[in-house]
Amino acid sequence: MSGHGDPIRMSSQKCGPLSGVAEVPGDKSISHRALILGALSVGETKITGLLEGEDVLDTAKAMRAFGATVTQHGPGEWSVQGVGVGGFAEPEQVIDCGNSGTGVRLIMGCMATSDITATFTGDGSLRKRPMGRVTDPIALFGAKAYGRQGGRLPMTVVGAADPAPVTYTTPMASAQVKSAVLLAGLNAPGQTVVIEKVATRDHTERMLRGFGADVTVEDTNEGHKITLQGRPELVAQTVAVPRDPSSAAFPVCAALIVPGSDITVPGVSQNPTRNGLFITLKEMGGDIEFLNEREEGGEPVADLRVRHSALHGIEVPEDRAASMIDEYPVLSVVAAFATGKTVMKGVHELRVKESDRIDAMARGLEANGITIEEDEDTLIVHGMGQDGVPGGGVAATHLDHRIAMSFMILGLAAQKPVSVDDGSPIATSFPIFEPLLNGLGAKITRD
Ligand SMILES: O=C(O)C1=C[C@@H](OP(=O)(O)O)[C@@H](O)[C@H](O)C1
Ligand SMILES: C=C(OP(=O)(O)O)C(=O)O
Repeated sequence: MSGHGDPIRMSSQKCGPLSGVAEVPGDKSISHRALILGALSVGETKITGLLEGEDVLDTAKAMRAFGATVTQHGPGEWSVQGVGVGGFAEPEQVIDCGNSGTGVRLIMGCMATSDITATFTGDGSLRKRPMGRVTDPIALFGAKAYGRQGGRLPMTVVGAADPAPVTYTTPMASAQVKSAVLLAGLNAPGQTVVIEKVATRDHTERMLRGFGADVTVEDTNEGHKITLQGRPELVAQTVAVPRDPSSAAFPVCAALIVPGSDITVPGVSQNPTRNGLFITLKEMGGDIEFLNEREEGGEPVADLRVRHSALHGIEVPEDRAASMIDEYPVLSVVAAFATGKTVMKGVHELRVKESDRIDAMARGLEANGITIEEDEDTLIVHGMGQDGVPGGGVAATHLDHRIAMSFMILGLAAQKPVSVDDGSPIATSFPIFEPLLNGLGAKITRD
């Protein structure tokens, strides 16, 4: 979808203690990959717990456009009849990835080594985001890309008819770039190697192995090195998508800042490439217990019991950034209720997400009476303590779901209500955000 319809103004206000069980939807990263790897496999992949957010639904549509049969059977229950590695058909229409960087970048990767041409676009946010980070490495396979100035969408990718395998060191910490290269490598003969200086979320590697590819991972002097043997036959799988830790972040943070709260968030991934926020919140004094640790859908998971806590600011280590990159907006909200300052360094990647998240959080926090400092790579929030956050402001969300949800959490414990100009993008990743939070006792309304 390249539009979100009319903006939805939303507000939240101080509420009583949150309690109950917060069952957050399926993981967005794994949902995209389940559909894509299902489409690249032979046979029928069955998926349960798929996130039915707009981002993932756009990827489902795209996989149909490339020739896979994608069917919904019930809530979260989907099947994909794949076309096999190298079996993609040329889409007849423009592929619209809506708001989703993950969708467009992974799909560009997996069509780049087929002898087909596809044109991609997205909404007003996605059309501003840089695609050169994917078109540079796919050019090494022999693909060509023609986009707008600055490597922006809309963009046409002409896949390589005779792809060569590639060794590529990612210039930025990005699982999307790593994944695009690995997916392109599937249809190149020989070994494709990706080296990343900092390990990013590893769902592509784990799932490629699960679908039968030969993938090895090693830590070398050059960095974290992933080697894929090209032209495997991927075999359809059954995928149970675990719950999304990036969505769990919202009820967890709400419970920490709303006095008297005590909630449980079951089945949250503890994958070490995704759990940086929970480690950070514990360091700030957050009362989070990890119960019933187990494995679900190939991911380590735990049930989180979270109680309201007195928090103090910390300096978040830079090397943790990749493992919590989508969680900095809501962390900066929690930091406002802590004592002392919270320093978030090494976060320049936030500037090229659905919005410039450093700027969007900084402006919205200031509008709610919170003091911040920022530079290109840093956000510092000066904590005002449990009862000191004024609120009363309106934050601009810039088509960014995480900015919208973060400010709705802020209002639950601020002195005055907090509003956002447009909450409609929340449907991209967490369509049940409002009923889920309100079911715990939150007060989030549409104006
Ligand atoms: O690979 C993925 O599924 C994702 C990777 C991250 O993006 P980058 O690769 O740009 O860091 C993250 O922000 C995004 O929400 C999902
Ligand atoms: C950055 C995000 O997603 P994407 O890059 O897929 O748009 C996100 O969900 O926070």
